[in-house]
Amino acid sequence: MIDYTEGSGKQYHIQTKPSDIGEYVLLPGDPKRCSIIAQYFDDPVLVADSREFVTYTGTLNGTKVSVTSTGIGGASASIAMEELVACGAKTFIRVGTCGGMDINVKSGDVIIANGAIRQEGTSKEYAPVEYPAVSDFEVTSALVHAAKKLKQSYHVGVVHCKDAFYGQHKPEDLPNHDQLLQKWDAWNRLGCKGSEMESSTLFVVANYLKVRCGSICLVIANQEREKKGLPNPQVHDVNIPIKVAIEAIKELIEQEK
Ligand SMILES: O=P(O)(O)O[C@H]1O[C@H](CO)[C@@H](O)[C@H]1O
Ligand SMILES: O=c1cc[nH]c(=O)[nH]1
Repeated sequence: MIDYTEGSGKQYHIQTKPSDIGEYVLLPGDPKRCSIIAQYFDDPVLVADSREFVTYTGTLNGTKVSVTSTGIGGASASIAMEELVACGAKTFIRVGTCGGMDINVKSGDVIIANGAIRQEGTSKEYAPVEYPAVSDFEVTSALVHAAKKLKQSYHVGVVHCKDAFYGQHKPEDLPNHDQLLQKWDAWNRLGCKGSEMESSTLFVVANYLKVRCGSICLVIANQEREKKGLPNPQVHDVNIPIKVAIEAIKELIEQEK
């Protein structure tokens, strides 16, 4: 492989070196969420800011932890994970936002993904389509314990991941509407909880790289509730999933000390 780092010791895209990164890493999509997450760390330091990848490192319960944004979609998420693992990261939690799909999933709830539908391109370059995108059991269990402890309303189940945000939100308008609508109907019939964009890639890449990955997303709104005329206010407070993810990382740190 060509060394694009040109001997700098820093990863090409995320611009970090191994000493910058903790073994436990939170992965929001939005770079601006990183500073919010870093406020939950002790002694947070901005260690890199490159393209869509912003990284802070601090500590939780005395253990080094980091947060790196993945940007939107599987392509950049896979780069973030590859380069973080090259820096020594071993346990990941995606802290995202999503749209609800199951009618019982309400705005302000969180979805903890135990699996993800691979309706995106990046994971297909890593693994044949028959391979399932599943989260790590220990990380997922820690997220469920944390949600219970914080009395946060949560759902555990499969999330839908896609490349086209507007294929989710206005499929009728897209030239490929037949396929999009037929698949959306199938995912709903199969009990899919919500739709977002990165978990499937992160789960597949994590299994390939032999690291652990879980995922928790805030439900901003639910288009299936909207269609049925059910209450569907918007909730944008990203502190909701962040608090659960931080508690889960602390639980894992204590278990593994
Ligand atoms: O809020 P983040 O973590 O970016 O996650 C969701 O928001 C973006 C789309 O608006 C996609 O990245 C999707 O997965
Ligand atoms: O509806 C939504 C909300 C956030 N992210 C998505 O991908 N879809």
